[in-house]
Amino acid sequence: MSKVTVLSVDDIAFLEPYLPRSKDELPFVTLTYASSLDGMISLAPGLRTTLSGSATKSMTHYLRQYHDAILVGVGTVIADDPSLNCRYPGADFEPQPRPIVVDPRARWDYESSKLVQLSLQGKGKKPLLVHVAHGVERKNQDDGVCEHAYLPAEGEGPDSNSSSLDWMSMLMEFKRRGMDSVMIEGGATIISALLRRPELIDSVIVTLAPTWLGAGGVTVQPAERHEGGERVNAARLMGTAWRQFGDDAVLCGRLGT
Ligand SMILES: NC(=O)C1=CN([C@@H]2O[C@H](COP(=O)(O)OP(=O)(O)OC[C@H]3O[C@@H](n4cnc5c(N)ncnc54)[C@H](OP(=O)(O)O)[C@@H]3O)[C@@H](O)[C@H]2O)C=CC1
Ligand SMILES: Nc1nc(O)c(N)c(N[C@@H]2O[C@H](COP(=O)(O)O)[C@@H](O)[C@H]2O)n1
Repeated sequence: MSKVTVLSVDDIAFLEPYLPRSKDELPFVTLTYASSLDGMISLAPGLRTTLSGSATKSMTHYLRQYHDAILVGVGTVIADDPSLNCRYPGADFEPQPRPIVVDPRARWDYESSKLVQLSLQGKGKKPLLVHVAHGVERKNQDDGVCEHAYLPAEGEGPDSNSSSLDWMSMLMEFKRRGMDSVMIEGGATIISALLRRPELIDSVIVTLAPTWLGAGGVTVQPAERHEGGERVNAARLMGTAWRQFGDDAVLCGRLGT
């Protein structure tokens, strides 16, 4: 496993324009992930796959220290059993980001997860799990190892059995809980959905690893978009900047609306 090392002064200067700054109503949202040259983020569903090299891994931990929370979907915690803490040299408990897991139907069995173990050992904050308000068995808001937030599903009405949470409600809830910045790391379903919500995303930082994962991999692919009856590009980055970190390329930008 590669070591997390300090970034160079030039790497830090490159990232600076894309770091969180204060916003009034909603948290600052950074979308960041590592992709292969064929647009994939893992070899197969459910398979943890290393794409970032040592320099971009260090970049991820550098970015984590600037965020109040790190968010992933339930597919990612089940596949990866991640740590989601900040291991950048010098990071200790206080600046640690809070892990957030979007698990609408409460299907993650978290008791023996790394996230819970790290929190119990004081090496990470207590995870916050986000569920839909109706149709799941409710736990205490704090069950001792995790906190649980129950939020309305998209378009929720008396007959709704949707398990799709509304992103605006989630972000408002994070802000209400004192989180001013959220780094969204994945997985494919979460990233693809958010690429269609450009108004909610403040920065995008993508690591491009010089490899092709091949058929059967997990792809980032936002839903198709139409304008005036015509098929148009689903999403686009504006104000882009590139830099090489080790063997990887890092692309930063903001989503065009
Ligand atoms: N290379 C990289 O940078 C990264 C790679 N990965 C990889 O990605 C893969 C996982 O991706 P994927 O399977 O798509 O999983 P995700 O982590 O994207 O989780 C998907 C699940 O999250 C829930 N979800 C997503 N959006 C919403 C919403 N708006 N409201 C409510 N629930 C929502 C759904 O749960 P439900 O089905 O219960 O409704 C959905 O099935 C893994 O292989 C992992 O290794 C992950 C992160 C980064
Ligand atoms: N930036 C990046 N590069 C990769 O190659 C990855 N596989 C990921 N995955 C994300 O990072 C989480 C793992 O974090 P820990 O090292 O366990 O703290 C993983 O769950 C994905 O969200 N990211």
